[in-house]
Amino acid sequence: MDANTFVLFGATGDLAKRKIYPALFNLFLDGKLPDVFSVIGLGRREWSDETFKANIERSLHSFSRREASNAEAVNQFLSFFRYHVLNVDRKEDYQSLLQRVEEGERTAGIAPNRLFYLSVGPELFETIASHIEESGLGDTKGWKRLVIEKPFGRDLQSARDFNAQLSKAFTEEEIFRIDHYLGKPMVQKLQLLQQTNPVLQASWNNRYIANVQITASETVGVEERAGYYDHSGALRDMFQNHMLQLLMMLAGHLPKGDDSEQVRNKKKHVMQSLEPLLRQDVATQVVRGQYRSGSIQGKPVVGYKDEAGIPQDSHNDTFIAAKLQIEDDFWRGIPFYIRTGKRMKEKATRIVIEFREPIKQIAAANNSAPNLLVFEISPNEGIYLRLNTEGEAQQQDLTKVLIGSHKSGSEVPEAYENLIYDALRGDSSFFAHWDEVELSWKWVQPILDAYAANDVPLHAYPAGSFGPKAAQELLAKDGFEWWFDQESEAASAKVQTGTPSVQEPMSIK
Ligand SMILES: NC(=O)C1=CN([C@@H]2O[C@H](COP(=O)(O)OP(=O)(O)OC[C@H]3O[C@@H](n4cnc5c(N)ncnc54)[C@H](OP(=O)(O)O)[C@@H]3O)[C@@H](O)[C@H]2O)C=CC1
Ligand SMILES: O=C1O[C@H](COP(=O)(O)O)[C@@H](O)[C@H](O)[C@H]1O
Repeated sequence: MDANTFVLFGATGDLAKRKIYPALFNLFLDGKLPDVFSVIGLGRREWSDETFKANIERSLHSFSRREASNAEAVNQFLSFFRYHVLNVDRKEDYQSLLQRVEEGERTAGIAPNRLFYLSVGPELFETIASHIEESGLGDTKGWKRLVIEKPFGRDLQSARDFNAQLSKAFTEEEIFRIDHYLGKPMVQKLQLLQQTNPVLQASWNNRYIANVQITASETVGVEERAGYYDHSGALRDMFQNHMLQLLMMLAGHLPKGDDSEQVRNKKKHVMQSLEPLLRQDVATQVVRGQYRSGSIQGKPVVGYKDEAGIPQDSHNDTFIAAKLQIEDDFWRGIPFYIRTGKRMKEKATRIVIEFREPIKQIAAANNSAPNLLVFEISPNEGIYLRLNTEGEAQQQDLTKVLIGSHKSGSEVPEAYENLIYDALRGDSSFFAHWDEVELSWKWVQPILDAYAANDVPLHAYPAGSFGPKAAQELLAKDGFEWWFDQESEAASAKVQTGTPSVQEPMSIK
C-alpha cells in the first residue's frame, strides 16, 4: 500500500471517535496500514498533539472491537497522529496545514499521496473541497483522494449542485462517497456468495424467485439527532442511500473479478432498470410511518413527537416501506419490497429471497412452505436456506429446516475498517459512485414531492412493532407477507452454530 498522509477534517467529532480511530487501530493490528503513514487531525478546538492522542486512546478503549491493552502497540499506533487547528472558513489555516503536510512528507519520507477525509457536517463539504484546491493542498505529485460522509445532497437538484462543486476540485475517480452499508462484510460478500454457489446462480431469476424483501429495522429512536433527523426522515436518512445500495448490490449480477468500473456499471444498470415511480402512484406503492409511544424490549418509550427537539406537529417519516420493480430479463415481474424504520421490534438488517411455491395443491396437501434464502447482514451475520423436509408426526406432513451459518455481531469486522482500507488502497468498488447517487435521488424525488405536498398518509405505529399495518397490506395485495416478523428472535436464537449445519426444525410460519 502506498505511503500517504491521512488528513482528517472533524478529528474532534463523534464519528472520528466512535468509528474512524477504532477502524484505523484494527487495521493497524492487522498490518493493513502503510508502513510509512501519518494522520493529521483537524478541528477548531485548541488541542495539543498530546491532548489529541489522549482522546484517541480513550476512543480505542471505548469503541474498538479489539482490546487496546497492549501499551506498546497503542503507542506505536498513536505515533502516526498529529493535531492541527483549522477553521474551515479561514484561508490562512489551509496554508499552515499545507506547510505541516509538506514538512511531514519531507521529514518522514512520505510520498506526497494525500487522503482528505471529511468527517464534518455536509454544510462544510464544498468549502473544504474548494479550499483544498485553492491552497495547493490538492496540487501534489502523488495521488489525492477525497472521502466524504453522507448525506450527499437532500434531493436531486441539491445533489447535482453539490457534485458539480466537488468536481471542480476532484475527479470522480478521486471521490470516495461513504455509504457504510457497503462496508458491511455480508454486503461485500453477496457477490462472492453468488459466484461460488452455482445453486444460487441457477435460481437467481424470475423463473424461481417470487419476491425479494429487504429490511433494515432499528430499535433506537431519534436519539440526540433531532435537528438533523426531523429534516431528513427515514427516506433521506436510510432509504435513498443504504437501502437502494443494498438493492443494487443484490440485483447487480456482479461476476467474479469485476473491477470498480464494472461494479459501477452493473449497479447503474439496476437503477436505470428500476421502473420509475410516478408521483400519482406514490400513495399506493409507498407506506410512510411515524412511531408513537410503545415499548422496546420491555421498556416504555415515548412517541416521536414527544422526543426532545421534535415539534408536536412534525410530519416527519420514521418508517418507509416501498414496492419496486426491476425491468430486466432477470428480475422482470419480481416485486422487491424494501422497508426501514426506527423504534421497531428488533435491530436487524436482512434480505429474504422467497422462492416460488410448487403447485399450490401439493403445497397445501403436504403443509409445505416456500423456500427462503436469507442473508443476515447485521448486527449478526449469516446465510440460511429454508427447506421443506420430512415431518415427524404423519408420513405425508412436511416441516421446515433452516440450513446455514451464523456469526454473532462481535465477531464481525466493522464496516469502517473495510471502507477505510479500500480508500487507502484506492479501490472504490464499495463506495457510492455519482451515477448511482444521482439515479437514486431521481427515483426517490417523486416520493419527496408527494411527502412535501402531504399526499401520502402518515401512518402511526407503536414503538416496538414491525411498523404500520399498511406495510403488511402492501405485500398482502400481492399475496405475500413479510417474513420473520413474528418470530425472528426465535429464528436468530435457534441458528447459532458457526459452521454450516442442519438445524432443528424452526417454528417460523
Ligand atoms: N456520528 C455518526 O455516527 C455518523 C456521522 N456521519 C456523518 O459524519 C459527519 C460528522 O459527523 P459527527 O462526527 O457526528 O459530527 P460532530 O458534530 O460530532 O463533529 C463535527 C466535527 O466538525 C468539526 N467542525 C465543525 N465546524 C467546523 C469548522 N468551522 N471548522 C473546522 N472544523 C469544524 C468539529 O470540530 P471542532 O468542534 O473542534 O471545530 C468536529 O470535529 C457528518 O457528515 C455526519 O452526517 C455519518 C454516519 C454516522
Ligand atoms: O446512516 C445511518 O445508519 C444508522 C444505522 O446503521 P447500522 O449500521 O446501525 O444499521 C442509522 O441509525 C442512522 O440514523 C443513519 O444516519
